[in-house]
Amino acid sequence: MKIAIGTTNPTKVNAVKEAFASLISAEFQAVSVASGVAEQPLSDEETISGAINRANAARLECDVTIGIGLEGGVVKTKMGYFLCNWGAIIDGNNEPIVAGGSRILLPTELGEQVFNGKELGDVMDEYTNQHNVRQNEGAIGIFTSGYVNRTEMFTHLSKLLLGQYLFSTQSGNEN
Ligand SMILES: O=P(O)(O)OP(=O)(O)OP(=O)(O)OC[C@H]1O[C@@H](n2cnc3c(O)ncnc32)[C@H](O)[C@@H]1O
Ligand SMILES: [Mg+2]
Repeated sequence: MKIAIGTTNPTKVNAVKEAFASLISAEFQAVSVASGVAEQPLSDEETISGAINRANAARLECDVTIGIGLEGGVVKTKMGYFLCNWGAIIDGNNEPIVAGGSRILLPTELGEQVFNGKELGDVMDEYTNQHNVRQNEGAIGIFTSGYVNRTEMFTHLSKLLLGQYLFSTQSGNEN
């Protein structure tokens, strides 16, 4: 099976590879594609669209059977600002399969900066005095004391996608 991944961010690419490794053997191509939404999505709907667009674009660009897109966003709720993560898997024949990843509350001042126009990746670099948090442990890694890093979070999300995809392609379960 050939899989196209719509990003070159190593946390996402490694996550997809790891999720597939435990289930089936596959070849991977990672390509940088447009998400078709803002660099910093600010709602679940926008983040889901980004994931679906990435999956579609990667599949078409690599001319393979399956495309996967993963997208991070921030949502504002009555409880405060939550990190959100969404993923999509697309095979061109069926409706995209979409699944959500972990959500954790961000410190209010960081969420406010994001809703005032900054990207969370940049906000996290300033907050931690580190470089490229987004391609390393991620905000989720920082705020869980490294207990759950961004790769691990996306691996779980990728397993949700792959598992549902395999279920849907078993005879009788097609959508
Ligand atoms: O190269 P791509 O695939 O675009 O990877 P990215 O790190 O930019 O990730 P997203 O576009 O999916 O995320 C949208 C924005 O939210 C930021 N972001 C999302 N989750 C994050 C996390 O856990 N840690 C740091 N930044 C995060 C990210 O850096 C972007 O600014
Ligand atoms: Mg991005």
